[in-house]
Amino acid sequence: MNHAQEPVISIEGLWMNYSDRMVLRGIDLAVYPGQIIGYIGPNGAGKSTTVKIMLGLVEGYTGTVRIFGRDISDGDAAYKRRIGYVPEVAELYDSLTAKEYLGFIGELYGMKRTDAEEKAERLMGLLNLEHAFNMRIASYSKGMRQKVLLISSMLHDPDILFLDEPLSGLDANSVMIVKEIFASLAARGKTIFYSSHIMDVVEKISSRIILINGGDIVADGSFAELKEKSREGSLEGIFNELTGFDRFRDIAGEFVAVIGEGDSND
Ligand SMILES: Nc1ncnc2c1ncn2[C@@H]1O[C@H](COP(=O)(O)OP(=O)(O)OP(=O)(O)O)[C@@H](O)[C@H]1O
Repeated sequence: MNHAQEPVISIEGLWMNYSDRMVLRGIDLAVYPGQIIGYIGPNGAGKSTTVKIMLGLVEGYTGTVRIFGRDISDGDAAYKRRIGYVPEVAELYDSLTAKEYLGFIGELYGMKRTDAEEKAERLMGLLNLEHAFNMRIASYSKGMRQKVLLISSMLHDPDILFLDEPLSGLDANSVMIVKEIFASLAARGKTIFYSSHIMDVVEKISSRIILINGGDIVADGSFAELKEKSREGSLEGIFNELTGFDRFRDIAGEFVAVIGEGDSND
């Protein structure tokens, strides 16, 4: 890790609660240019909440969040033009074509509409979607929508990309292209903050893995470093170990037993 540079993301003492439920309990984190952070944790651990706080979409937290060195609570939203976001579930404007949608998104990020459209068309072509550029998004398949989302997050050449299950719905060929795009962007100094439950992908693409559980960071390091401290050989195993989970067989057995309960009445 090159800590000679300033962090692009710096979080100090981040606490967040939703009514009486404490979701984040003092997260401290510094992320540096060129890192691909695999941000993982069990369902409900607070991953999306952390990301939404950094995006300025969730307020009411305590602690300090600095992006590009500036406290995001200072009221200056200029940093948002330098970040891109792929949410896990996104509302795309179905009635628009990709050309219209991506032109509009480009404008939101401060691009000239015609420049955004022209760039979007080339990027669509590279992801095998040239035929769909002028089609309404309503007619797109799941994977096609995901590709449009990915393009919309990167169109303005952001310095930080926040990605929530970005490979969702993509075929194996597209997955290879997109993973390679992330690696190339990181090599160019872009920072990628990647949340996913697909452990083998996180294991392979992340330069640094951060595991949160119960609102705290419980592991932080490269896959090799995490592996050294663990008895497990895979990230899936390390995840299970660090989240104290070893009951999958019992639970699956009980689940199947409950499903089969009605059978005796036949
Ligand atoms: N708007 C909200 N109002 C109340 N509680 C919320 C809200 N958003 C999230 N939570 C709660 O905060 C906790 C963390 O949610 P969050 O979405 O950050 O988890 P996550 O780690 O992203 O989970 P997943 O892996 O399932 O996507 C959960 O208990 C959730 O119920």
